[in-house]
Amino acid sequence: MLENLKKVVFEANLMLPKYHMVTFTWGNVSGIDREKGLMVIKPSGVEYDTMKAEDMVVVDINTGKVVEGDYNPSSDTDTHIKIYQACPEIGGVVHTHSRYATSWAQARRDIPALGTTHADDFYGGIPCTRAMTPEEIHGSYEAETGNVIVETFKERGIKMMDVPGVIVYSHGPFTWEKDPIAAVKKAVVLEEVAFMAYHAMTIDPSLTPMQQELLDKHYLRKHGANAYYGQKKK
Ligand SMILES: O=C(CO)[C@@H](O)[C@@H](O)COP(=O)(O)O
Repeated sequence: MLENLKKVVFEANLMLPKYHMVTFTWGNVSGIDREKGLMVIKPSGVEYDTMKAEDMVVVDINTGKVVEGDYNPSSDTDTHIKIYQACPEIGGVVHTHSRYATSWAQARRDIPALGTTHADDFYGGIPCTRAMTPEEIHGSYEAETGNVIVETFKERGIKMMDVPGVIVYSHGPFTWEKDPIAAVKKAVVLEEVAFMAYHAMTIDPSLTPMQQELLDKHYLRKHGANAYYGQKKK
């Protein structure tokens, strides 16, 4: 079942070590088939260099139950499900513990939009969630992590496809996009902008977010009806 999506999710997962986004097995990628209501996700704790496409696990996004696969799904499965349920345009979700993004998560700070590298992919600062309550942590922790992510975007009035990533308080980054490969690319960009923001704020701790006009120009030349960056299909 879903053999093609399994291959795509497998390839997307292999991009995490390729782009130095993970140490050991500290990350996972999923993809969704919305017509079937099924998600394909990395198996929990399985090493990238021995993992095969057929090891990917198929999960029903309505029940959270495994419907195919020999392994347990990623421990973050319920967080991925909450993200998919919040935004129908999302086709792939990624979680990593990449160093600079996780450093911002551990500092419990939003990553401010400081330059055009950030603005090309994220239409504003990357929010850090609130701390989870002890009840949320002791309860359905992974699902509550997803709920806290979705709540952060709702409360701040940010569209999830405009800022396709978040920093979870004292935890790490999640990113999403229209498909799993694009979601991994967002994880790589998020790590780069986390690195750059850390260094820019080390040079000048009083830095404020970039000019709105420059943020608009760079984001909107790559996204939306008036985008002109790159090549048009002939
Ligand atoms: O957040 C963590 C660990 O703190 C997990 O996402 C990470 O280890 C990956 O777990 P899985 O191997 O996907 O179950």
